[in-house]
Amino acid sequence: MTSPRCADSPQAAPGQLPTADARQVRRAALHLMRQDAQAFTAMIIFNVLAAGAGLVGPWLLGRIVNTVKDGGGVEAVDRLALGILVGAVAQLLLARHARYLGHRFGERTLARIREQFVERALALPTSVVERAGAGDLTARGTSDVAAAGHTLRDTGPDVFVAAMQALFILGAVFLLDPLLGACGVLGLTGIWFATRWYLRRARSAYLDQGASHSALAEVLSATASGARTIEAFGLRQRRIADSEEEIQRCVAARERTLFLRSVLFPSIDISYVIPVVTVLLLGGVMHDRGAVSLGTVVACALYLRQLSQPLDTILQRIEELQSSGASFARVEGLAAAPAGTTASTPPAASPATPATPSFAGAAFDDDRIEVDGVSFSYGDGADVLRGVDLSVRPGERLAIVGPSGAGKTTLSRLLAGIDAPTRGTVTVGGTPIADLPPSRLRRQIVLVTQEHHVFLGTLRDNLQIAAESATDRELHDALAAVGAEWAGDMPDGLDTELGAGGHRLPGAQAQQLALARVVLADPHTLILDEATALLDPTTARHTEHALAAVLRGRTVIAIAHRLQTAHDADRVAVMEDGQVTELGTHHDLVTAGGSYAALWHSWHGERPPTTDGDGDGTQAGPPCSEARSGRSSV
Ligand SMILES: Nc1ncnc2c1ncn2[C@@H]1O[C@H](COP(=O)(O)OP(=O)(O)OP(=O)(O)O)[C@@H](O)[C@H]1O
Repeated sequence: MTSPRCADSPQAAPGQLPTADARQVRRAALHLMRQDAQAFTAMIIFNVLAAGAGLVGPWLLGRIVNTVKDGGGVEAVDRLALGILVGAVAQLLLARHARYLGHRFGERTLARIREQFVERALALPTSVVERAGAGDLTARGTSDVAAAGHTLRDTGPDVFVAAMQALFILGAVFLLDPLLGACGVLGLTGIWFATRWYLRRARSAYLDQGASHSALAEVLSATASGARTIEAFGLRQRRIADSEEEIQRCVAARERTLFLRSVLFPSIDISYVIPVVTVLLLGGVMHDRGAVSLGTVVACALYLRQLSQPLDTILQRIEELQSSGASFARVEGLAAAPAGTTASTPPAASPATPATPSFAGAAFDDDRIEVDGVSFSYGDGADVLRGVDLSVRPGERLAIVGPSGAGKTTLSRLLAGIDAPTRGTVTVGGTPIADLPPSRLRRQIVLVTQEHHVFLGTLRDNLQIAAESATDRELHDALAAVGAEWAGDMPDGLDTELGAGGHRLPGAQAQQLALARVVLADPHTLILDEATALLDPTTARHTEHALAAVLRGRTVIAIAHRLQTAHDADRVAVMEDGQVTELGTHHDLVTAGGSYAALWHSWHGERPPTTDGDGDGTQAGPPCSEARSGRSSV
C-alpha cells in the first residue's frame, strides 16, 4: 500500500522514500541561502574582490613586457613588479577570508539540514519507515547528509570562488583585446561539449549509485540484525546471494559513474591547451601586423593559462557537486514523504492531549473509534482483513482474541494508524486515523508491543522522551504506575545512565520503562499487543494491575493472549480469518456457545455446557491463574 502523497512524490518507487526533483533541490538550496543571507552576501563580496585582485598580476606582467620592449627603465619594471606582489598578497588575504566566510556559512547550513532531517525523519509514519527500510533512512541521514555538508562547507565555496575567477579572467581578456578574447572563448568550446555530455548523464548515474548504496546497507543491516534467525533457518547461502546481488548492483552503478569521469577529464585536459595555443598563434600574426602589442598577447595568453586553474577546480568539483546534488535530493526527498506534519508542528488542540501527563483518564466522547467495512492486504497479497466493522467506545476495555494469523496484529496496526485500510475507514472522533498528523496521532493512540528501546542517556532522558516537561515527581509516579519499583534502587536515581556503558536494564525492566513512557505520553487510547509478554507471570500480573489503575477512563484495546485479559475486559471481539466473528461481553459470548465459549471451556478443561445456563468458567471452573493460562493458544 502506498499512501496518496507518497505516490505523488517525485521519483518515489512504491514503498521507497521519495527523492526531490531538480526544481525542488534548487528551491531548497535557495531557501537555505536566504536563511543565512548576510553570511552568503559577505562571502560573495569577498570572493568578487579576491577574483578582481587575481587579475592584477597578468595585466601588470603584460605592461612589464611592453615597458621592457619600449626600453623603459628598471625602476618602472620594479614598480610594476611590486604591484604584482601587492595584488597577489591582496588576493591571498581576500580569498582566505572569503573561504572562512564560506566555511562558516557551510557549517551553519549543514546544521540546519541535519536538524531538518531529524525533524522530518521523526515525523514519518511508522509504516513508511517500515516499507522503505531502515537502511535507506540511515544512508540518507549519514552518508547523504555528510556529502551535502561537504559540498556546502568545501565544494560549494570552492566552485563559487573558481567561477568568479573564471568570469573575471574572461572579462579581462575581452577588455585587453576582443578578438583574442573571442578566440580564447571559442577554444574553450570543447570543455562545454564534454561537460554537457557528462552532466546529462551524471545525475541519474549518481542517483542510481546512491540508491544501490542504500539497498546494500539495507541487506547488510538486515542480515546482521537477523543473524540468529538466519542461522536457525539455514538461510546463510540465501543471504549471501542477496548481498552479492546488491554488491554487483553497487559495482555496476559505480562503474558507470567512473566511465563518465574517465571521458570527462581527458577531454578537459586537451581543451585547456587549445585556447592558449590559438591566442599565441593569432596574437603572433596580429603583433607582426602591428594590430596588438606584445604585452597584450602575453597578458592574454597568461590569463587563458591562468583560466585552467579555476576551470580545473570547477570541473573536478562538478563531479562532487553532481554526487552531492543527488545526495541532497535524497535528503530533501523526505520533505515529500507522506508525513502528516513535522515534529515542530504544534499538535492541534485536543482535550485528550494535555501538555503534561495527568494520569487522570482522558477518553472523551469525541474519541470514539469506528472501524467501518475495513479490508486490508499487505502489498499485492490477499486480504488479511475482510470487511471488519467495530465500534470502540471511549473508556472501554476491548479484548481481541483469535487464532494465530487471524489478523489481530494487523487490525491493531490499523487502529494505531500505522497502516491505512485498503478499503473502508478507521476513524477516531470522525477523523480517519490515517489522515492524522503523526505528532497528533501519537498523543491520541499508542500501540504498545513487546518491542521497546532503551535509549542511551539517563533514566530521566528515557522517560522525558514521552513528556519533555514532566517533573521528577511525575516521572516517579509513571514508574510507580507500571510497578517499576527497581527504579528506586538505581545508583543515581533518575540520573542513572542507561544502555551500553551504563546500567543495562533486563528485558522486563526495559518493558516497564517503555510502559512508563506510555503513561507519560498520556494518550486517550492504548492498544496493547503482547505488551507484557516478556514479563514473568508474577511481574506481568503486577504490571497489568498497576496499568489497570492508570488506564482507568482511557480506551484500551488489548490483543489478548491470556484469556484472563479477555475475561477482565468490558467486551471481547473474536477474530477468525480476517473477520470479527463474535463481539460481546465475556459472559454473553460464553453463554452464546460459539468459538469463544469453546475456547474458554477448553482452557478450563471443561466440556461445553449443553444447556443455556451460565457457562462462565469463573463460577464453575477453577480460579484463573496466569501460571495455568500461560499464553493462550487462541
Ligand atoms: N508484514 C506482513 N506482510 C505480509 N503478510 C503479513 C505481514 N504481517 C502479517 N501478515 C499476514 O497477515 C495475516 C494476519 O497476520 P496477523 O499478524 O495480523 O495475525 P495475528 O492474529 O496477530 O497472529 P498472531 O497471533 O500469530 O500474531 C497472516 O496471514 C500473516 O501471515
